[in-house]
Amino acid sequence: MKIAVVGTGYVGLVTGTCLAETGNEVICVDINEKKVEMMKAGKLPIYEPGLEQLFHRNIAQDRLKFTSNLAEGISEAKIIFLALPTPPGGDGAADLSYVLGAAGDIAKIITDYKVIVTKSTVPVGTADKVTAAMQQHAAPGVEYAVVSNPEFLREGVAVEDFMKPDRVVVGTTDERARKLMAELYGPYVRQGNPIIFMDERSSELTKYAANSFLATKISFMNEIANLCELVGADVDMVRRGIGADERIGRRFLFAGIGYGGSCFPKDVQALAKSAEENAYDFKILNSVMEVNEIQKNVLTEKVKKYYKGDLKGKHFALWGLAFKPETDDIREAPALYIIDALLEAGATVSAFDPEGMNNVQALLGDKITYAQNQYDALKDADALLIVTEWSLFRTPDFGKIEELLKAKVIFDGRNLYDLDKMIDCGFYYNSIGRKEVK
Ligand SMILES: NC(=O)c1ccc[n+]([C@@H]2O[C@H](COP(=O)([O-])OP(=O)(O)OC[C@H]3O[C@@H](n4cnc5c(N)ncnc54)[C@H](O)[C@@H]3O)[C@@H](O)[C@H]2O)c1
Ligand SMILES: O=c1ccn([C@@H]2O[C@H](COP(=O)(O)OP(=O)(O)O[C@H]3O[C@H](CO)[C@@H](O)[C@H](O)[C@H]3O)[C@@H](O)[C@H]2O)c(=O)[nH]1
Repeated sequence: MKIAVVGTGYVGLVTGTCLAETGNEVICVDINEKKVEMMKAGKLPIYEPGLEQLFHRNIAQDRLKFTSNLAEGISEAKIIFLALPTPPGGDGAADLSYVLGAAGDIAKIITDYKVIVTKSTVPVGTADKVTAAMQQHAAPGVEYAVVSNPEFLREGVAVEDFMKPDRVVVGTTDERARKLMAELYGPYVRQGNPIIFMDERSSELTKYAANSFLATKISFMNEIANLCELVGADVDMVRRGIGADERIGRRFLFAGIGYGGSCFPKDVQALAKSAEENAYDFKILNSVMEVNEIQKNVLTEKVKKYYKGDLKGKHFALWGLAFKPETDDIREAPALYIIDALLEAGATVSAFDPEGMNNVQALLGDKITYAQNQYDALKDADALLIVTEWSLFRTPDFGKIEELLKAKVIFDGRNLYDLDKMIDCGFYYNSIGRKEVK
């Protein structure tokens, strides 16, 4: 099938590449000409495990192309995906200007039946708005269907999530569109996981409900962690204890330094805003956000307490900048909040991240120093702060850490190390929801 993907960011690039992988002819459209030139030259603009091989293979097979010209990109496509940004507007509601603007532009160009699929995360009622934007600009008699098809991929395992999805959600009441979407996703759901068809509004809400439910799990566990510290319990034991109950499940119960990334913070906020606009007081969501705001400061609060409120002249090593491992994405990364707080308190920071350094350097410049590797970051530091749980940081050489740090002090926002091991090594070790090792 001929497919166009408008917006070649994280989601667009993974969607386009993975759709080409099963034999579709895909053209990815992006207004960022520099990015398009880069992709045409065979360079991936993001780091995502497993994507590079598929990207090169499909370009070589002539199934994956790039353009900055919308008309050229969509003219032959049967299905047009919108994978455009929906950032929070000033009031927290999703900004639909990219999606509605592109829909209007597409309507001006199309001459035959097209299926316009919203892959971006958008509030309930957006399908109606996209339809209205298209009606305004489409030539009389031109037919199209507007479909909601939210994306559930996780950064770091995005290819796997797309190729073998737990489910594909499609919101449409147009029979022709339903058949085309079933045909398109057939190869991806044959492992037994379903395509769930529903109306557009339910589909739009499903995406926000999924992300908000997962964020709720995280905030709940972060509160349990805070309570653990007060009562002398261990959050990792509690996690294992409750996770063994299949009704609760083992996954997504890790306490830490708050959820970040490009999705949870903005999507929880947008759902709360949707509720507010409908005069519904979504109490749980407001608490989820409040807890997360507090949790972002937990690690720096621990640091401040240890140094009795005085961080002036202190130097800290940070392991991890990306919002989670296996990505170079630093959008809403906890590291950025921690760096801000440390610098504001008069400290200096040296950081290392396997993939996120360039993005942070572009944002912060020389406000911090960038180490060559994780050990290089430790030189002359008063303490080590662990911010992202990259595998590389899980089994370090503690002898080397001791040698390079000025003092044997570690603050761990990701609970990477065994408490007994830290006692044996003689470190001061402060983690999340566990006993302080002194
Ligand atoms: N990143 C994720 O893990 C993820 C997962 C699921 C859903 N989503 C949702 O998918 C949407 C896109 O997210 P993303 O992370 O891929 O965004 P992104 O910011 O990485 O990419 C958006 C791309 O759209 C391009 N663009 C902007 N305006 C354009 C236009 N008029 N025409 C063509 N291209 C244009 C930008 O240049 C950019 O390359 C958002 O709604 C997001 O919430 C993201
Ligand atoms: O037990 C956990 C799991 C995650 N996190 C944090 O939660 C955030 C989000 O993590 P994750 O969900 O793995 O990353 P994303 O790539 O942002 O993916 C989420 O957001 C995407 C965009 O909407 C969805 O498509 C995915 O299904 C959804 O998992 C990160 O800051 C994690 O550190 C925790 O603190 N504890």
